[in-house]
Amino acid sequence: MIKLTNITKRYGTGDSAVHAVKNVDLEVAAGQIMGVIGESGAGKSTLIRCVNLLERPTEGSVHVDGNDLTAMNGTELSRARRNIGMIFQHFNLLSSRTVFDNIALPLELAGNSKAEIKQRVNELLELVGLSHRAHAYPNALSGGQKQRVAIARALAPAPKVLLCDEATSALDPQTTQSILALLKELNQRLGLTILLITHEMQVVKSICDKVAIINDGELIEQGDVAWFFANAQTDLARRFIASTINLDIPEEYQQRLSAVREPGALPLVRLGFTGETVDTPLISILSRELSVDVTILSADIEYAGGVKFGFMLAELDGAPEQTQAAMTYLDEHKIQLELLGYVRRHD
Ligand SMILES: Nc1ncnc2c1ncn2[C@@H]1O[C@H](COP(=O)(O)OP(=O)(O)OP(=O)(O)O)[C@@H](O)[C@H]1O
Repeated sequence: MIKLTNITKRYGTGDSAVHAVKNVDLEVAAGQIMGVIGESGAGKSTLIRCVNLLERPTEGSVHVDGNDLTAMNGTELSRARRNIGMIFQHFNLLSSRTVFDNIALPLELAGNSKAEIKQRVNELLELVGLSHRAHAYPNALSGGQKQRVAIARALAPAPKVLLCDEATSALDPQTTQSILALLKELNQRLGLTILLITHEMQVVKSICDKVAIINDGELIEQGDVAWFFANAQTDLARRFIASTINLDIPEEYQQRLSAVREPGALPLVRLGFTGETVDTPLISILSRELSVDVTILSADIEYAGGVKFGFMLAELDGAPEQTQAAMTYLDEHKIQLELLGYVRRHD
């Protein structure tokens, strides 16, 4: 449904040019939800704005629903854009128009009759659960309600594709979940193809089928969400995954943590299990075969895209050569291991 081929976007020229997106290839199949995740400044907004040519790529082509947008003239492009809805972090509603009139706007511009507009807007209001606020003005709405209006407005021309530019970043966690649930429902009920950008892995985990990671303008990893959680290759991807799990070092350990191993201090490690490693009877192997006792400080097992993955914060108790052998064992058995430091014994 969406096919980006070798997209590059440079702002400016010469020495001051900013290379915001570099040689990106990306495909989103019809009916899929794809999330592009990256840190601030990675090029997410630029990339998503290239899909409907709000930003014209410096190089490369953009196909949506089989049409090459980059080869179109102005009139053709305006028509093609009706097939691509977009919502934004700050909703972009017209404050002087009611909810009803905001949603009606694209239909008015397309020349629909009053009767058609009334029927369609009422359908959309019902779809997003806002029939009771039809005559309210945007400033009387909550953030979540504003985003529902923006979604209804984006869907008014019945697009096949919805682009979401950080659509939940201005919302609290609970409202975020309700908007994500609405997007998933629209995807399933209408067969809507969704491309979203976000800096939050939780968004990807909640609703996406596919994920791509963007870093410094380049897509460095992409795949099924289930595959990704089990097989992420890059440190950045692993950091994003870890960010969905709350494994903080307890204050009491924090105070006794040191970067160097003093006599008697024990390694504190964060372990990540994905795919086949999640079911390994690891603790008994370490204690039985390597004589290392594992004290678990906290652990979390989760599911994403039907795949189990988990993290554990643990202290490894044993002589230095034994704990070193245990860490080598973990590393060799594809368990992600991060040494956080050495915990001094209580004085
Ligand atoms: N209109 C512009 N002119 C010049 N440089 C720009 C322009 N828009 C974006 N950039 C630069 O391009 C790079 C990518 O920006 P972009 O906004 O796409 O990243 P982002 O991942 O969406 O970041 P954020 O999450 O902070 O919005 C940044 O270095 C940014 O400063």
